[in-house]
Amino acid sequence: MARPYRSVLYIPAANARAMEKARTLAADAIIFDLEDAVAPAEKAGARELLAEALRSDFGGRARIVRINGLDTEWGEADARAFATGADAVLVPKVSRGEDLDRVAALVPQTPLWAMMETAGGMLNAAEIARHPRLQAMVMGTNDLAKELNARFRPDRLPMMQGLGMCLLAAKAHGKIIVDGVFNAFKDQDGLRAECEQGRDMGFDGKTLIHPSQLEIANEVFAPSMTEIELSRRQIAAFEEATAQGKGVAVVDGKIVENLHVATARATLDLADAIARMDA
Ligand SMILES: CC(C)(COP(=O)(O)OP(=O)(O)OC[C@H]1O[C@@H](n2cnc3c(N)ncnc32)[C@H](O)[C@@H]1OP(=O)(O)O)[C@@H](O)C(=O)NCCC(=O)NCCSC(=O)C[C@H](O)C(=O)O
Ligand SMILES: [Mg+2]
Repeated sequence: MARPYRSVLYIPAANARAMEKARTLAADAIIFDLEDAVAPAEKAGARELLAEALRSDFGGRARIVRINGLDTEWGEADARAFATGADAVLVPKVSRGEDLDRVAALVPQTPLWAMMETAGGMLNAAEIARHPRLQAMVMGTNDLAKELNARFRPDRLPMMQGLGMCLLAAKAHGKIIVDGVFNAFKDQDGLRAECEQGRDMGFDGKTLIHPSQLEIANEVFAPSMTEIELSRRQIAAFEEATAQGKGVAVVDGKIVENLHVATARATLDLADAIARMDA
C-alpha cells in the first residue's frame, strides 16, 4: 500500500458543514456519499455542492466519491460529474464484475472502488476483485445484513462468511479492503472491539460515520510500537543469519524465515506511510 487506509470517513455530500470540517480531520480517506446518506430531493444539489468542494484542497486525504447506482435516475450523471477530480469512484451494490464495466466506461481515468454488500457480491467476490480497474473493496455490512435478514451481533458471526470471502478475493488480487461501519457511533468500546476484530482478520482499515470514531480506527489499524520494534529485530536477525549462510533466524524464541521478513518489511512500510500522512 502506498498510503494508509486506517480510517475511511463517510460524509453525506449534502452536508456542506461536515465536508468543510473534513479538511481538518485525521481521516486517511473520505467517502463523499451521494447514495444512501442523501435524500432523493437533495441528490442533484449534493452533486453540485460536492463538485464545488472537490475544487479545493483536502490535504493528503484520499477523496472517494460514492455515486448512485447506474440503475437509478442519478447514477450516470454522478459518474460523469466525477470522471475526474476524485481519487476514486465508489460503486454501490456491486454484484458481478460486469457491474463495474459501465462505470469504468463513464470514468475512464479514475480508479474504481466497489461496495461489497449484496449476497451476489459475496458469491462473486473473486470475479469482482480481479476486475482490472478495481483498486479497493468496501464492506457494506448494513445492506448485507438487510439482504441476509441477519441480526447484528458483537461477534459478527452472521457476517463472517461474507467478510471472509471478500477478504480472500481482495488479498488474492492485491486489492485494498476496508471493513464496514460500526453504527453505534457513541459506543467507543464496541467500536474498538470491532476494529480489533477487523484488524486481526486482515482488513486495511474501517469505514466510519462520525469524527469521534477516527482516533480508535487510526490507532488499531496502525502498527504498534511493539510490532515496529519486533519487525526491525526480525529483519536484522534474518540478515545476520543469511550472512552466515543460514536460512532461518530465531527472535524471542520464535523462528524467522523469509516470509516473516516480508511481513516485517510491509509493517515498516505501512508505519512509514502513516508517518508521511501524519506529518
Ligand atoms: C450520524 C450523524 C447523522 C450524526 O450527526 P450529528 O448529530 O450532526 O453529530 P454531531 O452533532 O455529534 O457532530 C459533531 C460535529 O461533527 C460533524 N460531523 C458529524 N458527522 C460527520 C461526518 N461524517 N463527517 C464530518 N463531520 C461530521 C458535525 O457536522 C459537527 O460539526 P460541528 O458543527 O463543527 O461541531 C452524522 O455523523 C452523519 O451523517 N454521518 C454519516 C452518515 C453516512 O454518511 N451514512 C452513509 C454511509 S454508511 C453506509 O451506507 C454503509 C454501507 O453502504 C452499508 O450498507 O453498510
Ligand atoms: Mg450500503
